Amino acid sequence: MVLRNQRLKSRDGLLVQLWQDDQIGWGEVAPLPGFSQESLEQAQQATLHALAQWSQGASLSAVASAFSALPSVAFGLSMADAELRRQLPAEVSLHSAPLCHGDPDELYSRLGALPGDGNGNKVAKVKVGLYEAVGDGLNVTMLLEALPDLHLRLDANRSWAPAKAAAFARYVAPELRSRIAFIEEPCTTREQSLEFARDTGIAIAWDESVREKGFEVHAEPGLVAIIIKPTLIGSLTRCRELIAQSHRAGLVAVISSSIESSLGLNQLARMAAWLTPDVVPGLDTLDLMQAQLVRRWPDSPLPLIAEDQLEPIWHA
Ligand SMILES: O=C(O)CCC(=O)c1ccccc1C(=O)O
Ligand SMILES: [Mg+2]
Repeated sequence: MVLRNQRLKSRDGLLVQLWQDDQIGWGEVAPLPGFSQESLEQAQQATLHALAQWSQGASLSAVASAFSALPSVAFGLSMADAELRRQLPAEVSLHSAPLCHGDPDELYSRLGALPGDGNGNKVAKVKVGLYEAVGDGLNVTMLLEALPDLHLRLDANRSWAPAKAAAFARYVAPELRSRIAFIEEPCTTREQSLEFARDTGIAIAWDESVREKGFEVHAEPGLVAIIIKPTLIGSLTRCRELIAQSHRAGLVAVISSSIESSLGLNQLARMAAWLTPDVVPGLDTLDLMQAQLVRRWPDSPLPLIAEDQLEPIWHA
């Protein structure tokens, strides 16, 4: 796939498995190229170092929290720790907002079959900003008109200049706009995105902004949600802090994928059911993969790479 103008042919990462007493805890450490600052080599070095400390008695959640400069490491270790301590709830319904791209016909049948949330609403996510803004506007209008219980999350990844964002909005009738749950980062700058929200009445969410230096969660007119990608954010403690800050500011926190394996996605779904129970997470990225890893995602037809097929790197 192409991610931020970079070709990504395989998704590489580490799985950590901890044993303590009769408990097992897994974690996934998988920096995402183009998004994570740390390389897989750095992540591996730090992970091995942390595991050595843990096997000598250090608290893993403390070790994990210390890796704030290596969020993928902090996240993976703290998930393994959370499983060991049975903090993460066991299997839950893995409902997530489907990521829609491509063929409108397939999209309609997929969305038609979608389960509703507690309020009977369907939630799906559509990437915009890749082609013409007007085409995006027409496509969104078509979907919202065809499916009256559909609410859309859109994601522009900061790709629109203000004029493009305005062109998009011109093709979405005002009465449809309230069924755009939010659009993630419509414009190049935060100021432009806030202006877009003010001018169009279309709600926005921060995603990239959350990972920028000096970002602080606070309510702003038009802002409704904060996207949290734990592999890019860090430890469970840091994620919980961000979620709590979002809730205090009256914002929705949406836990979302950084293209983890089925194992990582499974944990994110359980984390979402625990920490953001009323919000559908954004985890529909497994079909980018050719296989599942160790743990299955329900209903996925992909073959499973089992534990004994992993390539061992280090064993305590
Ligand atoms: O948020 C989702 O629903 C899916 C995840 C997703 O879109 C994504 C995944 C990896 C990197 C960037 C993004 C993004 O939000 O643009
Ligand atoms: Mg996004």
